[in-house]
Amino acid sequence: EFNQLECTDKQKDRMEEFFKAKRAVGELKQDDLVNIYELGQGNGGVVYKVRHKPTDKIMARKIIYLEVKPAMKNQIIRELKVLHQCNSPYIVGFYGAFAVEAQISICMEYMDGGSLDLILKKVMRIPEHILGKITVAVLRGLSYLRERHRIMHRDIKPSNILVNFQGEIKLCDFGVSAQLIDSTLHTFIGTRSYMSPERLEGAHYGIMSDIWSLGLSLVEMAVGRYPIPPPSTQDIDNLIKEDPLGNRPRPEGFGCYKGLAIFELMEWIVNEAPPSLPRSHFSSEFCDFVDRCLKKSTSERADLNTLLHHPFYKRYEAESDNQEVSSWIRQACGCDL
Ligand SMILES: CCOC(=O)c1ccc2n[nH]cc2c1
Repeated sequence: EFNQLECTDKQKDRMEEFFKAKRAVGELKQDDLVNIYELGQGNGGVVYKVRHKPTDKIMARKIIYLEVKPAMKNQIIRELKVLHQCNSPYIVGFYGAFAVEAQISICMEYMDGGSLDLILKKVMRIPEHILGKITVAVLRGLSYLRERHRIMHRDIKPSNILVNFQGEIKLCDFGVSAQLIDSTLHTFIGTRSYMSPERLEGAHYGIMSDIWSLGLSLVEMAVGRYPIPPPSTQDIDNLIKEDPLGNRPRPEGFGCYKGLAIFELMEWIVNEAPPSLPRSHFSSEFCDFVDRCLKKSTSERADLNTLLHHPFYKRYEAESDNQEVSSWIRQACGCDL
């Protein structure tokens, strides 16, 4: 049986390529980087596409602005060095981190397909067979972080799942630095939450909270809008009927659901029934998979190992080539030239 922590030869080659590029870059310095344009905002920072002048290498640079004492800043930089050991086909590559004044820079592998929230804005919905490949990558990324580094992700959501035109799917922005987590806890800004009920209630939480976030993210990407409050069957039919293939570009304003305020959303997640997928439009394995992720009680929720044996995961884990995802990403970005 394919162990979820093993890599194919192709994946090993691609990781070796990255290590070679990383050795060529060496120690990162602020003056060696030039901003090309902004890629996105999220998780307490702004992400830029940058060029490393000495090697001409394109990278993604996340800049976090932190007014912290020098001792804490040094601790964050020290803790971020663990990212040098986070090497997996399902985790975005890390070139290095440095601090200049109140700015912490985290330089990562550039993923030319961008994050899944941006892809979702372009297309109506993400088809089930692509969501299957995304599920395989996320579960393998979570397994890697847990088995090799004994950490959970803490922030699974579409904007932290990145894709590239080679068809690779990788996680970014996981909580590797405890000090960075503490220093940015108060800075939450956002209109939606992927946090599990137990985490919103302030109870102890762990990897099972990542499983909830995965389930919620899958429902959002399958239906095409943040699924709380749950869309009615009528909503779903309208979403899917009017665009069965899910390829028509999203009309302006649609899907930026003018729904509940963030606090009402959090209350809904804690007090109301979890969202689910309609069996009328999705396979029963997919519906069952998200139902097991979205159990409100952690004792009923499926854990990582259970999900690695779920028929929905098994259906996609065997396919090792990225060709299918690669062509779908290209057409989604409108550049299947
Ligand atoms: C808004 C959050 O986006 C990121 O954190 C991020 C990280 C690495 C990346 N490589 N290519 C694109 C990236 C984006």
